[in-house]
Amino acid sequence: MSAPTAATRSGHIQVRDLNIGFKANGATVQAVKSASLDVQAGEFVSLIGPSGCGKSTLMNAVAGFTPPDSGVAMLDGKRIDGPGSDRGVVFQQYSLFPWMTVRKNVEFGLKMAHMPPSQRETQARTLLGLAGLLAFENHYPSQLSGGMKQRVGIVRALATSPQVLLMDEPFGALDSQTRTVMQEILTNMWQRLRLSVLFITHDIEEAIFLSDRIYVMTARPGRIKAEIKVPLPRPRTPDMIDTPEFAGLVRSIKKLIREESLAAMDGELRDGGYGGLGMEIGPEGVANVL
Ligand SMILES: Nc1ncnc2c1ncn2[C@@H]1O[C@H](COP(=O)(O)OP(=O)(O)OP(=O)(O)O)[C@@H](O)[C@H]1O
Repeated sequence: MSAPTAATRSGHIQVRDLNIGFKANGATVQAVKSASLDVQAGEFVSLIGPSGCGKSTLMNAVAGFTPPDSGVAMLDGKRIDGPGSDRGVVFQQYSLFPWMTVRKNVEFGLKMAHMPPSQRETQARTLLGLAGLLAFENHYPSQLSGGMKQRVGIVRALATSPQVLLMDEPFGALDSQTRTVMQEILTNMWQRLRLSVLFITHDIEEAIFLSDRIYVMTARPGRIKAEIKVPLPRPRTPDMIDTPEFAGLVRSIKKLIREESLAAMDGELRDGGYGGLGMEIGPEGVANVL
């Protein structure tokens, strides 16, 4: 896979005034409300916010899995109305085919796209090499660690040369050391390939380490609360985490998310009849009683 040149580069995601609700038990849960965002071609953007605020729902609209009730998700000016090979998706669950070797897993999408066997082998081996997995090309998923499985998942999503990579908490199931290494591998791969990435995480440091920009969402119904630029230079290195700039970014994002997490818990407690227990929740919300 060759890195796209400036002339060929595309992958501009635009989300405009997106609204998505779900019907459940006779009521509608508004998951995303009037959300708008951009990921420029070749940009790495993270989406962060309290649990249940609608991050996955928004990403699923960009992936083409969930149609919006109103508003639009577009790729390079074209309305997204279903999944497509221009968008690779990586979830927290590894979702590899257990009966296929690592290389066959990576080649699967290329086979579906009718790429000749020798060409798809070359493509798969190039990307596996980039992810440090070439020595494991003939292993089966059950023979790999969690971090290796997720690297295979990323390589598989990249194999069809998508313009966009959509990643929904891809490192959420990994231990913290493996997670740190995966972040370095991902940032190095992205630096080489320069495709557009929309990345969901709960981990503020992970978002800062990887991203050019971060969108913070409100508690459900999810709207975009803030957009934070990450001015740290590239390539990113682990020692940047100890800088005052990094710490300052962590502080401001933590504050934004705390406000929203408290708002979300406050709403849940009210919905759950907290007041019925005779406890007062003041104007500052649940922060006062926890
Ligand atoms: N298919 C569905 N049917 C009904 N409700 C849904 C469906 N998908 C999501 N929801 C609801 O929509 C809201 C947003 O869910 P979503 O998974 O997008 O949030 P999230 O921010 O990704 O959550 P988390 O951070 O916990 O993964 C939640 O209240 C969730 O229960």
